[in-house]
Amino acid sequence: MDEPSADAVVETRGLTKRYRGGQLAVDGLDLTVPRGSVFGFLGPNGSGKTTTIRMLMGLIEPTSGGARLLGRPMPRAARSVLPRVGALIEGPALYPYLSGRDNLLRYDAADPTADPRTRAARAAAALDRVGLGAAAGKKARAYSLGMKQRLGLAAALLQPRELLVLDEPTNGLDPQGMREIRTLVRELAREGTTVFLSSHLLDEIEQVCTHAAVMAQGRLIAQGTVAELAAGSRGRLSVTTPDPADAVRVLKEHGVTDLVVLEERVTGELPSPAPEPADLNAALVRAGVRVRAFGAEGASLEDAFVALTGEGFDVAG
Ligand SMILES: Nc1ncnc2c1ncn2[C@@H]1O[C@H](COP(=O)(O)OP(=O)(O)OP(=O)(O)O)[C@@H](O)[C@H]1O
Repeated sequence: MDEPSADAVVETRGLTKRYRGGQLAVDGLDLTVPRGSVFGFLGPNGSGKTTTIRMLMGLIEPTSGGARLLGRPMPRAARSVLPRVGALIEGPALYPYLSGRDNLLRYDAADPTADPRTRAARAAAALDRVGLGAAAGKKARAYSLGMKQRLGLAAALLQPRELLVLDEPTNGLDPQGMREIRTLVRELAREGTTVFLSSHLLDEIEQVCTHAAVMAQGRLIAQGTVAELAAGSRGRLSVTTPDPADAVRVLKEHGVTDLVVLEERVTGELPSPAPEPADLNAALVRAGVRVRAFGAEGASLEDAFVALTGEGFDVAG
């Protein structure tokens, strides 16, 4: 690998995984996750997200290429790096007959660096953190899916972490559970933890992430700040007017393309960079176009994704 970037918490170069059956799950991935970001790893089911995360965490070996976690090569540096990384991958492994608290105490006891004298306090603080304080004495098998997921998060949060890796953390959760996880992720980010989370839900990434990477069929299609990614696609404009022919002429002069007239409604694609909507509206009025309604919609991550992959996205889950 080239020299690692100082500010990258996760960095991969040409990271590739071909499973024994021949399936190319991850194909030449160059990923850079900046320190302090909430990084969304976005892609439809089967696009290679879990395989990538398993390589990052040193759980499986890449076929070729490499990955650095906190600046150190994986899986070689796993022993020194992993204690600084919390992870929740493919649902937490829990003892169903133990209470949530006892599950956490077991996790903590498995960590040779954890001081046994402060174990109970650590477990209690982690349970509070994820909102399971009141349910701490309940057996894990009686937990809902969302509670189990939060218990897994609590286990990842027993120690302060520089990086948190969450694989589809809101999978199977109800809207309330999703909101709670999002709030927690934002809080952790505010405290300085870099959060890397995979999701197939665009709106989730848009709500919580500062940066994102888009995967499709094992390949990285785009990465950058969420704002940059959304700006890569163009917004749409809609004008309602009894003078559609004049409106089309004026809008064309201002770089609007893909103009469609449907009776009194004119729609089109804004140029990039987009002009100030108020200026466009003023230009229409100046040209004598009677504007009844005017709307400009900014580009969203969903537009960008559709533009990038040419396919729709499972937005609702
Ligand atoms: N152990 C394995 N052996 C063979 N093929 C696998 C294995 N694990 C995953 N794959 C295949 O590799 C591809 C990528 O799978 P992966 O689980 O990494 O995708 P994903 O984006 O995480 O999807 P999901 O959200 O469904 O987990 C898929 O085609 C999958 O069928």
